[in-house]
Amino acid sequence: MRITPSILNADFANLGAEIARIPDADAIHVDVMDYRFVPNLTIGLPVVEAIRKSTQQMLDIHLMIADPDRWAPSYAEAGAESVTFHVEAAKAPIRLARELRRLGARASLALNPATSIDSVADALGEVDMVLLMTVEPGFGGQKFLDLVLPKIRRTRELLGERDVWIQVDGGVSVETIERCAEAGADTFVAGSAVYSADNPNAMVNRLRELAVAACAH
Ligand SMILES: O=C(CO)[C@H](O)[C@H](O)COP(=O)(O)O
Repeated sequence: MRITPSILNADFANLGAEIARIPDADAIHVDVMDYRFVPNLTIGLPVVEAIRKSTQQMLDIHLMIADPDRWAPSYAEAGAESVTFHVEAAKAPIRLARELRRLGARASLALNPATSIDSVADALGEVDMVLLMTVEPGFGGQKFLDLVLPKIRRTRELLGERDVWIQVDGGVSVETIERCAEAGADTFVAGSAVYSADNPNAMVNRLRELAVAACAH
């Protein structure tokens, strides 16, 4: 069970210090948005390069951008250990996944809530992680969409014994993480739940404990 906090709700003026507040995170999840694929704009490659220099922690880049075929490889070249792109935006998802792996990164495919996992079954052998959006992409602080739970179960079924992580992203909190873990998710993005906590690192550990306990049932 991995907790990968999103820095979307962190203080962007003090990113290095904000990341240092969550030493027990399994990775730092960075939401890259471009005003085209989603109606929001966050940070891009220069900031990710700066983050790379400021931390040894695993960087888990989530590209919510148009034309990931063109831009995603640069994030792998910048030293990100994991690069996620959206299947709704990619022109050649399998070719892109192979290119990311060739560059030494884990390749990951993201799906919006309405996109079926069966529609990307052919690509599952080419990726290291599937990110299932549990809100519409674009903004932190939204309500978790329970309607995605059956898709988490179906993804686990399709993956079988393959060592591919299932990450859920959006509205993950102490109220919702157990449902996700029971359905088969093993990697959890939490933005507002972590950065609105008095002690973000304690929240990381609490979320992980809840996920582990939910799976032990
Ligand atoms: O990808 C995202 C939005 O598109 C964010 O990672 C996600 O929403 C996390 O924030 P929160 O935990 O506050 O929902």
